[in-house]
Amino acid sequence: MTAKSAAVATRATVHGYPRQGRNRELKKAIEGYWKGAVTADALRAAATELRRENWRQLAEAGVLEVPTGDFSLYDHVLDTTVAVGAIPARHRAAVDADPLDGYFAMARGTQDVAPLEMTKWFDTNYHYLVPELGPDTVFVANPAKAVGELAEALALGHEARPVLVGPVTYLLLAKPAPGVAADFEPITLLDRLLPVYAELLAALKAAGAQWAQLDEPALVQDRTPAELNTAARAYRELGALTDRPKLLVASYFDRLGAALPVLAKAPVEGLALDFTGPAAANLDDLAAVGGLPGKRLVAGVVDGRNIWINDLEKSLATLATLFGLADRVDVAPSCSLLHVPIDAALERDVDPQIARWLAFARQKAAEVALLARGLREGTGAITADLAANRADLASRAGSPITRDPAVRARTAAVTADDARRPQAYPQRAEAQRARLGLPLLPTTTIGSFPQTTELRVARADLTAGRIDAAAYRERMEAEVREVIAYQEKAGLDVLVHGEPERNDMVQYFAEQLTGYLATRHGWVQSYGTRYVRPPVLAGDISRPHPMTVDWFRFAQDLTDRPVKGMLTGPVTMLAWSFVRDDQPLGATARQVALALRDEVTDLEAAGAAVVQVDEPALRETLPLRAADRPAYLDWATESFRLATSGVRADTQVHTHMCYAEFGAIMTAIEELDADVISLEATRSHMQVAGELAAAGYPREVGPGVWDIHSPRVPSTEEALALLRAGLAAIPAERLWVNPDCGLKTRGWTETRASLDSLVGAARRLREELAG
Ligand SMILES: Nc1nc2c(c(=O)[nH]1)N[C@@H](CNc1ccc(C(=O)N[C@@H](CCC(=O)N[C@@H](CCC(=O)N[C@@H](CCC(=O)O)C(=O)O)C(=O)O)C(=O)O)cc1)CN2
Ligand code: MET
Ligand SMILES: [Zn+2]
Repeated sequence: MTAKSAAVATRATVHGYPRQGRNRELKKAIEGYWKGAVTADALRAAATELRRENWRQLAEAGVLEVPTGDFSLYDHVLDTTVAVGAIPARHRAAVDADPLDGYFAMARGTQDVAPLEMTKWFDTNYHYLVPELGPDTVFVANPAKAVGELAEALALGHEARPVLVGPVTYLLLAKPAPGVAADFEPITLLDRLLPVYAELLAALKAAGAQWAQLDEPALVQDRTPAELNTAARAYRELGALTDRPKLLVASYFDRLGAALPVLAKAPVEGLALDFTGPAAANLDDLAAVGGLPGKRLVAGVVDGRNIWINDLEKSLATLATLFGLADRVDVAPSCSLLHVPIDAALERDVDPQIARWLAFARQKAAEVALLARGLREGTGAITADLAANRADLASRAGSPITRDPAVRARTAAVTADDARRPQAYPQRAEAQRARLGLPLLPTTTIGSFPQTTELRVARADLTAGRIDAAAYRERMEAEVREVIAYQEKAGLDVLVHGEPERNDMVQYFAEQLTGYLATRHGWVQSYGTRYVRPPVLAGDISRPHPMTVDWFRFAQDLTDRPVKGMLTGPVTMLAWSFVRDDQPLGATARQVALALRDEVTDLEAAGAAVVQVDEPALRETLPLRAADRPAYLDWATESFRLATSGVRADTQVHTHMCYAEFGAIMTAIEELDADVISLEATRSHMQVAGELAAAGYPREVGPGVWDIHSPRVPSTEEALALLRAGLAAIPAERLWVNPDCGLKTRGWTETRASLDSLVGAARRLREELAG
């Protein structure tokens, strides 16, 4: 097959590339700058070098048009806030005094000024900083970063396409600034924002941009007719500008649905669409609107969020269909490669059988380049690559790793009863009250205590063979001893062991389960300079041995107070891993749930009266389109219950979630059938307690009273005020006192002071209630 009449030959491109560098050089430079060990110039030089290296890698892979502006020192949404001059009033002075320090002040806050709020970027594990806008917001174009990075790439001889968050998505992601009426809709600022985008586009054109990409992923969510009209107006106006590059409007993470005809009709020169997973529906939708005559289509046929090699022949077939539907078709990953690690070739310890199934950013760049070549030169030019790809795919499909008969038999035998606790909640609550004998307003924490450098270094020493397993265990046990002693002294009621032995709440379990693959270098940005190494759900999952029981037993032996068994739930295990794409998510979740179920019952047998199963990702994995949600919530809640329902009535099951927008999942929370739930609630001033009460939630709730994302120490009075707000919604008999989330990112000093406030507040309130 050859590229028919396309005026410009098909080429490969990407929407964005990982920022951190092969050895997380960016993290080290930025954190070094924060500590005063790296100068601003050295930080800038490190960033310039990383961009140069990224473009070099892309060019080497055969990607002929590279993105610019996707790089960021913290977050690309924050970069957009800077580019449109929407600096919150409280950060103005810091930004004026020093743009770099002001930038980090917006991202992280300072002693005196709160940062921007951080939240999930669509249904990914990446977090962005939420723009704060109000009726008084004045936008001012600040093209320096976008223009500077474009100029760098052009000077290096690359053909480059600057990428910006589009104006509609920018406004839809924003929220009312503090002090602005909660019903203020940032989207009403569009008319004020468009002239600023016009200036940015003109500056990019002047700097040599042929094309500019505006990312509009918010248009893959359910949008009201009014929002769609706004999008139509935005692109009508930007399209009508004369002094601008050609515009490529990019969507990803799902199908465009009703937004597709809107963008197809818009006077822009190109669209980028996702054709992977459920977004493959874009294919039929595109045909239904008559394609994109006269436009460029950037076809996202390689999954940009997962790490499996592409089915090249299938992609070529999709691309062949698309060829009839646009003037020019280019090949790309479905979304920015920000969400996958840099280079699978760095993983030297991976079973070679599995290694051939993996494609990280660098490999995906090569895949899109290869597909583009196949289209340009005909598939005959890539015959050998296609044959190798076919063999790799066949080895995965036929591997015993992906089909374990024992796991299959067990999941097939699961009945609805297995996923239900035998006793109704009221009976359980009574049995648990009798067994635990807790005071009113019991105090607890969410699980982790500070992950100190010493703990991480000990783990790095173990990995590098500088210390042995026994020495490592001793160090961790010393930490557990300290954490238990501290909690007794601080007066907490339900204790935790502190999770010092866990590198990460998902990876730790993945490393111990069969069928799960952990990476050594597979870092992916979670927020700012914080990274995770999402493990790979490669095959059928089973638990060869207990994973946490020894640590639990060690901790429980040190105290008479109850220690919580602490596990990560099946939904979060999936959400923060790379998932199988060869079976439904629900099937994978069920396998993980059964492995966890064994762990829960083993913890119970070891004496745990309380087992907490964290599900912080339950909300974030919610499909972007409402129509897809019931099916998701069905398997998600069932897998949680399957993991937790094998225990006695008097064993208390806790769960924990820490992302504030619970509204859409209130019913699902009830369907988890957990006895106690702890939630993030400080920033929203206990709003979630009211929402749960309004939904008739009948169980015990611990709405957080300490915002652990900030180094600020809450006073006893602040915690008390929050608890009173909580009591307005939840009766004292069902209210717990706890922080918003685990303490792993906090230091010991703030932890001690904050827990003192928390315990102090609970005691004061108990006295008052006792009258
Ligand atoms: N998977 C996951 N997703 C999540 C969360 C989460 O906890 N896990 N929480 C939310 C996001 N919050 C996050 C909070 C903290 C960190 C975080 O602290 N990440 C650490 C790495 C954590 C880790 O994997 N630590 C390992 C490896 C540590 C390490 O970097 N070791 C050094 C050597 C030791 C040293 O010098 O510190 C090395 O390997 O080079 C360990 O403890 O063993 C970081 O970026 O710095 C990430 C996400 C949502 N998504
Ligand atoms: N148990 C975990 C912790 O305390 C829960 C974290 S939720 C992101 O760190
Ligand atoms: Zn949490």
